[in-house]
Order: sequence, then structure tokens, then C-alpha cells
Amino acid sequence: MSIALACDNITKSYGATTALRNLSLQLEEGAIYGLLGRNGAGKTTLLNTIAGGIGADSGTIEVYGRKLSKREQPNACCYVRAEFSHFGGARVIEVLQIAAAVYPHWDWDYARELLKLFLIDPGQKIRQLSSGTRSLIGNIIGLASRAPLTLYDEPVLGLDVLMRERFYKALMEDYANHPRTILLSTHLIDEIAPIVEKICILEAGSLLLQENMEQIRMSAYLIRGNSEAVASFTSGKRVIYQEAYGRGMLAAIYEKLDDQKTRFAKEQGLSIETLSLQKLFLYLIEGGL
Ligand SMILES: Nc1ncnc2c1ncn2[C@@H]1O[C@H](COP(=O)(O)OP(=O)(O)OP(=O)(O)O)[C@@H](O)[C@H]1O
Repeated sequence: MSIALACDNITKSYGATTALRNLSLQLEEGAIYGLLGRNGAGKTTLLNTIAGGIGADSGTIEVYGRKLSKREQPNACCYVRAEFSHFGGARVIEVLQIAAAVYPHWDWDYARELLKLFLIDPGQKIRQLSSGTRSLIGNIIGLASRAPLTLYDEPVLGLDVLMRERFYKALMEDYANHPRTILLSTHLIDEIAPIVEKICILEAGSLLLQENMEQIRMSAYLIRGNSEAVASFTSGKRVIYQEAYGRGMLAAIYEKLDDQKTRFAKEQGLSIETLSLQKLFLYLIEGGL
């Protein structure tokens, strides 16, 4: 599997605030990645640094094996910012014409299809659109650009549930037909869990976890029961969070459990549940263990 993006040891500070701290990250070609992190974790700074909008203080970025110079905007990359607010006086169609000129793989038929899907009048001016619809313009550009590396910063921010579902479906379908590398930040963690193949969690400017969703589904569990039994079962396993729970204990673990181990836990009177991505995220951040 070849590497689409390699960030090596990136640090970026804004005055006294360090937004990215010695961050290293590799994205494989042909995969959808979810970029998670709480407010201020550094997601936008990372995306904007990759896209060349911000220069890192140190570290290197390679896109498809080519090292970028500071603030270089990689040709292969389309970066969709959180709130599309450019060219307020221009009409939607004019903005798409600009995008068509910028992105070599642009697909006009698909862009028109997306305008219909998202119920957008191409003759309307950007500044007349609601903020959710403006986000959709950015998403149309991200999809129709077919850029080999597409970065979305909170693409569903401000979208109603219907438009969110339409966007997720369009993303999945188009990705299936035109595989590329997509990195997508969001706070709606459980919504993107079925869509992304891998996740990257940022915490305080560093990469806390990078993992396949498949691996997460097999490894993230919540164990509940009598304190001694929980302690004994989780001993030697990666416990990411624990707390007193009623008269017993609750522990979130990150460890593959085979049928034998699950059976054994149940025999000890413990309850075992798989953790959703959102819960895993919460326990990782809360626990810090
Ligand atoms: N232009 C700026 N000047 C000063 N500090 C900044 C600037 N942009 C970001 N920061 C700070 O850098 C840190 C990372 O911010 P960033 O916007 O990258 O986080 P984020 O993960 O995208 O957050 P959110 O989920 O809230 O959008 C925060 O502490 C933020 O306050």
C-alpha cells in the first residue's frame, strides 16, 4: 500500500499556544480517514498546514512522495474548509467554474448532479445562501474535484440530518467509484463511524491513536461488574478508563478478546459490551490512562 500523505514531526505554535506538537502521521492511498479530537485539539491547524494555508514551524510534509516546501499548496490536494465563505458576491455556478479551473480531475456532470441532490440553485449568490448550504458548496467542490487527497474540515457542520445523510451517501458512492485518500474532521463521531475505514485522534496537538475501524470494533470493550472480578479480568490488559460503578467497577479496555476470554468474563459474572467509536473516544480522552 503506498503512502498518500506523510507528516513527520510537525510542530506549529501560535505565540504561546502550541497547536501541533511533534506530530507524525501517515495516510495510505485509497482510504477514508476520520480525524477526531476535541475543541482546540489541532484538527484545523493540521488540515490547513497540509493544504499549505499555514506554514509549520518545523517538520516535513510529503504528498505522494514529494516533500512540500513551506506553505506549498499540493496540486493533488483539495481542502474544504469548515465554513465556505469565499467569493460572497459570486454566483454558485461561477464558484464552481473557478473550482473546475483549479482541479484537474473536476467532473462537471457530477457537480451538476450534486447541485440537484443538495437542492442548490446554481444562479444564487454565495452570500444569499444559508450557512449550511454554503457548507454544501464546499462539499460539492470536495466531491467533484476528485482530488487524490481530499481534506474536509467539519463537512457536515450546520447541515440538517437529511443533507448530512445525502452527503455521507454521495461520499461513499463516489469513493467506491473513484477511490482516493480522504481525511475528514468531525465532532459527529458515531455518524462517521460506518463511513471511515481508519481514524486518527488528536489530543493537544499530538496523535493519540491511529487505528483501523475493523481493529477498533474487535478491541474496544466496556467491562462491568464486581470490583475484584473486573480488576482481575483487566489485569495485564490495556485499560483506558475505569471508575466505580454502583457497588462495582466499570473499565473500558482496548484489547482483542477472543470467544474464550469473553466466555471466561461472563462466567465471572461480568458484563461485556462493545464500545461505540464515540464512547471509545470519550474514554480515551477522559481516562488518559
Ligand atoms: N490563528 C490563531 N491564533 C492563535 N491561536 C490559534 C489560531 N488558530 C488556532 N489557534 C489555537 O490553536 C489550537 C488548535 O486550534 P484548532 O483550530 O486547530 O483546533 P481544532 O481541533 O480544529 O478545534 P475545533 O474542533 O474547535 O474546531 C487552539 O488552542 C486554538 O485556540
